[in-house]
Amino acid sequence: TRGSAEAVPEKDDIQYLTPVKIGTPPQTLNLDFDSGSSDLWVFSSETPSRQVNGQAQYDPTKSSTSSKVDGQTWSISYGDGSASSGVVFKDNVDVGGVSFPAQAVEVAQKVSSSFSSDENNDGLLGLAFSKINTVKPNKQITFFDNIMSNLEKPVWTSDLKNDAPGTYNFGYIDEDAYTGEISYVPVDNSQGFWSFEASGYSIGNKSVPLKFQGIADTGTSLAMLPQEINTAYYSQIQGATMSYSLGGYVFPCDAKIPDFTYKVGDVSITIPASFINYAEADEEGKKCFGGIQPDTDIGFSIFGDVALKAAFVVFDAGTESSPRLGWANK
Ligand SMILES: N#Cc1c(N)n[nH]c1N1CCCC1
Repeated sequence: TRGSAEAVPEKDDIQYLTPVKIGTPPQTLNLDFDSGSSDLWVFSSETPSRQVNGQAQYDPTKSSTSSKVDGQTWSISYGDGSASSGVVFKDNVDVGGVSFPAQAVEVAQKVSSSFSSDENNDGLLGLAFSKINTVKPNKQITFFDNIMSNLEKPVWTSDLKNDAPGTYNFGYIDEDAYTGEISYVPVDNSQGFWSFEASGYSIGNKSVPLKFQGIADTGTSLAMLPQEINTAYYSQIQGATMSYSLGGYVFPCDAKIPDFTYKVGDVSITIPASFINYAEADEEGKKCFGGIQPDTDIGFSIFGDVALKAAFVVFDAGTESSPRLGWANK
């Protein structure tokens, strides 16, 4: 089988939401597909109403194919400080025409304020490795792992776009979605992430052969890269400063900013300057927040949406569990 679903950006491309059908009859929720985590969790009939602000809610009692997974709970917290927790059901989940009849659907009994205040986000669909699923006492399996054996190829691909709907495909590689060749690099999934080694970067006509480890993370908005890269990049922008009050590198919104190119495998991916002038950082609209920020004290870089939307990316579970990432221009 193969499936295809739209990835619709929220304001400033802070995240992308994809419609998912859960249960019978289908209840459609718009979920944040996150290759940086491994829980499929949803706003639900069990989420306290004071924590719900317009989100769609999955109600397992209205689905003839739902079943409670007794004795199981989950609790997740993300790098940005957000969190959620609850209990577990199984039900049919359909993404873009690919479905699995008994997918673990983690229903939220508690969500933190940043989830409550994002009315468009009805939950997450984790696409990292199942080993970091948070359900206790029995870890649950991700949607991708569950459908993998039925897919034409054990892959899913991301084709995110700047301020426009993109596409997540499952089970096939759309040859019309990229240009040139796909360059594959090995993935170290020991920490449960799609972790790979980048081999260099360039700013303007200066190319630097820096090798650094990063994860491909559709659930993170920005490109969180080594301090060396941030220093080199922002030194090229008049008036750029690291603002502790605004939480990162900012620069005058009318500044001329350079493109940024990262090298992975045999491919060089260029993030256009327009993607890096991320969003206004202050009320006066004078300071703008950079789409590249430091990865300090995370231990690896995070290639979030700012980096991924410049590329066509193949998340390939590979054969005999030797996963790899394919990168191509588009
Ligand atoms: N922080 C963070 C983060 C990440 N690295 N991947 N996904 C994340 N989130 C998903 C929903 C909120 C944050």
